Amino acid sequence: MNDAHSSSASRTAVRDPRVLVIFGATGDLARRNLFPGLFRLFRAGLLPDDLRIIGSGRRARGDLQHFRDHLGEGAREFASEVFDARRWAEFAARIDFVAATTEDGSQLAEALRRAREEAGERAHPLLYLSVPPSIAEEMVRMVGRTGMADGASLIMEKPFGTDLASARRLDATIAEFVPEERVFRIDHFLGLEAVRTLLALRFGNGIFESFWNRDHVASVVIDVPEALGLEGRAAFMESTGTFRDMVSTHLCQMLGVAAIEPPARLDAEGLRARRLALFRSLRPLDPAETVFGQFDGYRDEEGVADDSTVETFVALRAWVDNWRWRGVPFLLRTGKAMGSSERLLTVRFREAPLALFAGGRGGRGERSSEGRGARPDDLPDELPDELSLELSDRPLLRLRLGAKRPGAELRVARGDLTFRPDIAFPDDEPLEAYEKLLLDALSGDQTLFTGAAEIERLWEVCQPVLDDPPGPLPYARGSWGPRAALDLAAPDGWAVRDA
Ligand SMILES: NC(=O)C1=CN([C@@H]2O[C@H](COP(=O)(O)OP(=O)(O)OC[C@H]3O[C@@H](n4cnc5c(N)ncnc54)[C@H](OP(=O)(O)O)[C@@H]3O)[C@@H](O)[C@H]2O)C=CC1
Ligand SMILES: O=C1O[C@H](COP(=O)(O)O)[C@@H](O)[C@H](O)[C@H]1O
Repeated sequence: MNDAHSSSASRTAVRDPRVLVIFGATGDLARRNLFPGLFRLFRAGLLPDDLRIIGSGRRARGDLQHFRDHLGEGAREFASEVFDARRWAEFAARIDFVAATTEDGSQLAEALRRAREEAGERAHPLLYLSVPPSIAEEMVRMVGRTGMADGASLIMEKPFGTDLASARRLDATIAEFVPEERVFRIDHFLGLEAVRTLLALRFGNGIFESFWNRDHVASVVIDVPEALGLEGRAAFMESTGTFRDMVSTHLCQMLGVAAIEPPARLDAEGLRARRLALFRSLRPLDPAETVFGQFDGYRDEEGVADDSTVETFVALRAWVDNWRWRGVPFLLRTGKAMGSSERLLTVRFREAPLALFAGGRGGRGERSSEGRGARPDDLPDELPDELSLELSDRPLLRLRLGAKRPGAELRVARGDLTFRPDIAFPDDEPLEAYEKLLLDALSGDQTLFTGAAEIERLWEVCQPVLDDPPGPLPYARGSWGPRAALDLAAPDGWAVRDA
């Protein structure tokens, strides 16, 4: 059977055979994203034919078949569009499991040595550290100590460190064993199709620059509520918290993509330089403009301390002090166990200087009942015009504007101009974020990976909140977070609204 995924002409097959070692292969990310992503690449014919994959965790939870079946269930659920039991079995035959801890990696090192020997001279290993940030440095030391890092490339999951000092230490430790050009610091939001959609929109068109600034933009909202709860990740949440997990990483990176200056080139160097410059202008976050929340019942979850003060929700207002953005609030929100799972980046525009049409501020009139796209039905009329982008692999781009309603009267209502790349270009196959980033790492392409300096700067920006974290306010499961967080986004509110 020919795999539909392989039809895209934009893909380049990876030819260099490698051995891939995934540390944290018994964890949530591996089951939910990494192995499903690798399986998609396999189905698309984009994995080197002789790629061997060694998964590792502290201990095996059964025999090898059990491990493969566990991953297979994940692929069935999270790569359902390409899942096929026969092809999974073919793919799974490449997967092994060898336990390793930060203290003892000898068996894994031996397994990797054998795999490299079997694969021959071109067996350049790729090591993927998908482990909690609290143990990342120890893990890198173990990997270096045992010789596994020799000649290897290294993918480091986010968050990279837990603060500025630990990120610097981690950078220094990695530098002892792996040259910088072989280090891939991953933030999978940067691998989303939507991010490249936004780059294309901003820098592939001549018109956007003229209004992409403080003169025309009233606010930027990055809204990432998640309906899911802990999903068995209590230990991770307790040691990391949502601020480090989501805000210092994904949400700040999305702010970066929305706000950077045009890069000289769309490569790793060009993008990293622009993000670093932007993050240098990002004002250190103010605890007084930050709300932490904890969902009701969090402390009753297995593995959570009875008196835990860990935040499962964060909302904040950030400011970029440069010529383009001075005075424009950037509103960031995310949390677990919220009303729905959505990811929206919304740029809200200033109103027209003169209200020529009846019924609204600056020219907005009555709402149309058509064309509201994915938004709930109860949008107040006074909401501003906006451009919003779903941060997904099949993004919807929507420009909401005032428009004349048909008929004799000159009535203005809100209407949406929408664009969906996967519908506009039905023959092209979008890539899921991890699929894209794994492919890039296997190919040695760093364009969509973050740089050390920008991560360090982001930790500096986050430090005031880490030093003086607001006490978490309770919120009901399935809600939109604590009341104080709703107030933070007044007057226009968050992008994902209480339906
Ligand atoms: N889950 C998600 O949706 C996403 C997670 N990430 C990132 O991926 C990384 C992993 O997250 P996730 O999979 O959710 O975490 P989990 O807690 O589900 O899994 C952690 C993994 O790390 C292993 N591990 C923990 N401590 C040690 C240790 N001392 N020595 C060896 N292995 C250890 C665990 O092994 P064992 O099972 O034996 O305990 C397990 O395989 C994190 O950095 C996270 O930020 C990024 C994007 C999304
Ligand atoms: O990095 C993380 O991301 C996920 C959200 O991303 P998704 O692509 O899996 O929806 C988040 O749930 C998790 O807590 C965090 O570690």
